Amino acid sequence: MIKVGIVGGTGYTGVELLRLLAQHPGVSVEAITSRSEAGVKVTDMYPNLRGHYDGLAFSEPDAGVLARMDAVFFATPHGVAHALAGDLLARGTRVIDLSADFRLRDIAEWEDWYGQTHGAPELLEGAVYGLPELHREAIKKAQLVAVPGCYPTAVQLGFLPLLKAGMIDPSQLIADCKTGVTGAGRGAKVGSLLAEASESLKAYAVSGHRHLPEIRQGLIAAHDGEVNLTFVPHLAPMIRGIHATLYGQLVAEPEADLQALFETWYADEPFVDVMPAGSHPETRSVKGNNVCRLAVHRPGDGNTVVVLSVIDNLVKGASGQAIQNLNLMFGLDEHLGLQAPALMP
Ligand SMILES: NC(=O)C1=CN([C@@H]2O[C@H](COP(=O)(O)OP(=O)(O)OC[C@H]3O[C@@H](n4cnc5c(N)ncnc54)[C@H](OP(=O)(O)O)[C@@H]3O)[C@@H](O)[C@H]2O)C=CC1
Ligand SMILES: CC(=O)N[C@@H](CCC(=O)OP(=O)(O)O)C(=O)O
Repeated sequence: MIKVGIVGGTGYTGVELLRLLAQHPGVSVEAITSRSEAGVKVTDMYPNLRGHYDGLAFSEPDAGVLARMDAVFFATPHGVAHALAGDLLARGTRVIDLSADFRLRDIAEWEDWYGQTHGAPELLEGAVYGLPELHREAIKKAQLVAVPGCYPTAVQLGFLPLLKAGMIDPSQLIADCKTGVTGAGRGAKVGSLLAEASESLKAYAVSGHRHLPEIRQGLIAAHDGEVNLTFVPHLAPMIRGIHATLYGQLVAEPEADLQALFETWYADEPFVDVMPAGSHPETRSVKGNNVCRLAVHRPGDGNTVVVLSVIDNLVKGASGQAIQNLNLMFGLDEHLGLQAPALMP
């Protein structure tokens, strides 16, 4: 059994890790932290987990306890993993960080977007960006994985086949994205109240969102050149889900069919589902599930390619992808803990 700890166990991604790991045959959750709920039994706070974690209680983060684990997930706000990861890695514990602490390679850019001093620049070189569809081999050898952000997962998976094949103009990319309210975390915020977020749809951070540099970094590396991306996130009245509508401009008449390009590109990917031509994937088709569903369209056979990409922000956009990374890091079957189909309706 692989012994794991979770720092930040009361938040939405923390409890989603617990839900998914309850079905993982090779992992035992031995430590889970919360400063505000220390001493509370996990099943008292989350009765859906009764029968799975009956002996487990939240405790204050303790480096000594966490270092006894084989792996520790950080499901915490930005900056927390910076403070604890170095010590754990030095003591042989692998770290899987769901926050953005190790996602950006450029320290100055990270500090600019996250408004804090980078707390562990010495660890960056060894950090692997945990998008298995791009970095599977590096993840297998990694001690420290930076799990991609939710929007960056949906957007990169949708654009990658077209950019890698040189089919679209990298200077004219648009990502129009919608997310559910769990993307904002469990902490109380006026914008997440039922009366504020339901029956309404609004864009936010149009002039700049912290996922922009992360998406740009991935796309630049993928096609080995600059990209110009307009990224507009929206808050949609749903609990989970990301829907990304991606627009690219063809540089020439494609020799191969776009549908075939996507199907070939993702043929061996266990968690990317290219839907049949003409499909319109729905966020509910991935609810609770680690899959990214994609559809590619070329309206009116014109110059614009439209890719539709849906994920569950808490699963392929966070905790499911984190477990996919754990499976790869420990040489396990990549599907373990991630096999249940989506909830529909
Ligand atoms: N929600 C989402 O859809 C996604 C989230 N992420 C990222 O995952 C991380 C967690 O997100 P989410 O679960 O939504 O967050 P939440 O706000 O729901 O939960 C945060 C958790 O971190 C703990 N925490 C807060 N501050 C500290 C601290 N200083 N030291 C130790 N623990 C702390 C909290 O417990 P307590 O305060 O009691 O200790 C709580 O359990 C964030 O970095 C987020 O950006 C990534 C992709 C998607
Ligand atoms: C609704 C809402 O606020 N969504 C969050 C989504 C980001 C997120 O979840 O965090 P990561 O950077 O760790 O992926 C936001 O826009 O900041």
